[in-house]
Amino acid sequence: MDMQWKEPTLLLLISPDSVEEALDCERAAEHLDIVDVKKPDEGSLGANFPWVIRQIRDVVPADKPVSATVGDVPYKPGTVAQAALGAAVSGATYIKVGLYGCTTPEQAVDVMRGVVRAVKDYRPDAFVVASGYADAHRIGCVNPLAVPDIARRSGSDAAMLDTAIKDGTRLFDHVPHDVCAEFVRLAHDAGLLAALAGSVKVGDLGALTRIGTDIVGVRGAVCEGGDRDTGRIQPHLVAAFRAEMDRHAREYAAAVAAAG
Ligand SMILES: O=C[C@H](O)COP(=O)(O)O
Repeated sequence: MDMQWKEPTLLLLISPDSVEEALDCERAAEHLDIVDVKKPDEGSLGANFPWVIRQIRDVVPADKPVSATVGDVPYKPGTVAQAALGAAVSGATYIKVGLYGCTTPEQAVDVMRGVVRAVKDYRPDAFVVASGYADAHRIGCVNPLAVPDIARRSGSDAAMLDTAIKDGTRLFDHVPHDVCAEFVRLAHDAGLLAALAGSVKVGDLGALTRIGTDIVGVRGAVCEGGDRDTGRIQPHLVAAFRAEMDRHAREYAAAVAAAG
């Protein structure tokens, strides 16, 4: 596994599904970095309504970026570009697209090029995230390790992996640590941030830190009972998750310093 030293700056992205949950995020605002609007009952990267994105932008502190998922999208570049613009107009500055219906890198690049143009013509400082799926083999979409190059070729800002099927299996069940490390390396070599998600738990934070992940996306682990569907986001769980992230960052920095 590539353990090259880099300053650990893991950002925490939390995905509320409603204004009520965004208020729970607001109560834990000091512990998180990005509020990611999502509609989990429409899929892993299910898109929420424009008015929900707008209401959440209004309740989240101005210094916290609001992200919005555009959906587990089909290979329909025009449709997806228009939806992505809708998310940006509604106040999101991080636009996440799940390349669910793209079976080849070329299709995925087509979709993401449209998204990048639609979003950045409207808001040049917006941040576009191309997301593949760790369990791509279960749904027939592009391979996880193809995502960094898709993001680079399309002018996106970050490459991400999440899980498509939320059945209790997790990121590392589908993409082992060394392959996730390769994903991060490929993203960094392309000048992109690397974001990882997929039923991530506190116990995964050590590995995510060591491989140099830039953004960790979480919902279930900070919901009541660990249940992303029926549980609601709990501010104390966000705080505890962040404390563990910080502990791992400190320990990793100390280990690297000790190794000279
Ligand atoms: O973007 C991150 C996702 O919301 C992750 O959700 P999850 O932790 O429940 O898999």
